[in-house]
Amino acid sequence: MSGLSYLTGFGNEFASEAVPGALPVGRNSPQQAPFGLYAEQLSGTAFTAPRSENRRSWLYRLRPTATHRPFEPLKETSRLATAPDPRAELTPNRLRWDPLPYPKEATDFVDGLTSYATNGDAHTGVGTGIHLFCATADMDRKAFFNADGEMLIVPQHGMLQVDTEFGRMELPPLHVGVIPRGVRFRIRLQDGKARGYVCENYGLPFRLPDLGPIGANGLANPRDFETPAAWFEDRDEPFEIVQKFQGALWRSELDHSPFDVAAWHGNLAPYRYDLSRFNTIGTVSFDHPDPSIFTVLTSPSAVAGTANCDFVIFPPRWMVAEDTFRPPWFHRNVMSEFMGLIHGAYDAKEGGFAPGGASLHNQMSGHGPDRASYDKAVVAALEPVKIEDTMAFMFESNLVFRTTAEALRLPGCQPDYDEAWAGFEKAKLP
Ligand SMILES: O=C(O)Cc1cc(O)ccc1O
Ligand SMILES: [Fe+2]
Repeated sequence: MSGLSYLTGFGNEFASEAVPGALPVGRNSPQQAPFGLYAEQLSGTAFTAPRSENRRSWLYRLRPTATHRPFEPLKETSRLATAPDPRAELTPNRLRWDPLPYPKEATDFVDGLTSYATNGDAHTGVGTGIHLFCATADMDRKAFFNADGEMLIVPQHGMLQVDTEFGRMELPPLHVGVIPRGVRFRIRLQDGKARGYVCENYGLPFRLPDLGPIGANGLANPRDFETPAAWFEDRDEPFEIVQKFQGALWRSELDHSPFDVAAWHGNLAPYRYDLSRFNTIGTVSFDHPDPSIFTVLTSPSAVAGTANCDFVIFPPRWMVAEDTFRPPWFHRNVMSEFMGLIHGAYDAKEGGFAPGGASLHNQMSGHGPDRASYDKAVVAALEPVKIEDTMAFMFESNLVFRTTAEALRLPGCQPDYDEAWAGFEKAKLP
């Protein structure tokens, strides 16, 4: 499906109507909203959050969201974990996974989520859940929303069509999309199957990082973020609605589509971003800069400059540093690093880190280039080199990732990952 329209800019005060005249003018909640639509506010932050933080939208819909029967617990067939995860198996060991194989049975986006790690505590609004999805079936008369956090979706293979209360957006690999907490959505698979990664953010909503001395422009530029224009469907048919609430899945039924918003305005809405628009900045002298220069979005913690979660990418770029070991250096980090690969190869790993795979380097665990990458980089001619056809990314958090029991037992969990760093020769002192 193409021809969708988008509103541009990060966090703007948008206004959009799918039906001319559906959006009240000059007030949010007139005595009678146009056409008998129901006015409803969706608050993503406390009413009293400072203006710079405040996120809310007004939706004008065919029926109030409140019109539904009670939610009932959904049988826990899901492999979805939430922090604090009582079944988590915490390990200081470095971990790496092969890509997940597609399931043989029909599996939609929600049923196809497998949690790899969680951190923090969803009950107090801190931390994240890191999930991989592997889907082979569309959601049709089914909608999902996540009361526990916003969802940053990183498709790795196959185009997603994401229908939301606010409108429809396409999410091919190399785009990322964010669905705010509570927003109903359904995902259809334009290529019959799709897989990728999800960062479920329990904390403060993602925003653009400050640029400091970089200046007023650069990295992900605000104008390149796209929010779907209002769209709705008028379907009086049974719909299943599933929510994730404090770690558990609950379901209810509606006799109509929840995608019935004829107009909306506000600054809380889904958005997407094309990673190829990222203005990548790097050294033009020497040394490998800290990868924070590749931050696309950040969810701050209560400590300044210390993220609950940074979403960082490793895009195509020129390497020109002189007298420099150019790949990522050896490293121990107070922050914990969960990585994925959308396509191509990652410059710190010659083998074993495949597109669709994942790795975890938790707080203070030694990691860095594997032996083969190291051997190559220390003798490479330091001409300008373009790293091309690649897109790795990292979810970096100030909280240790607790791996799920399921992730540790996946057949693709590599038992020999430590071998990546075996056999480094001892330095020879004079
Ligand atoms: O591969 C990693 O572990 C991520 C990473 C990338 C980089 O460019 C510098 C440091 C670092 O930890
Ligand atoms: Fe690292």
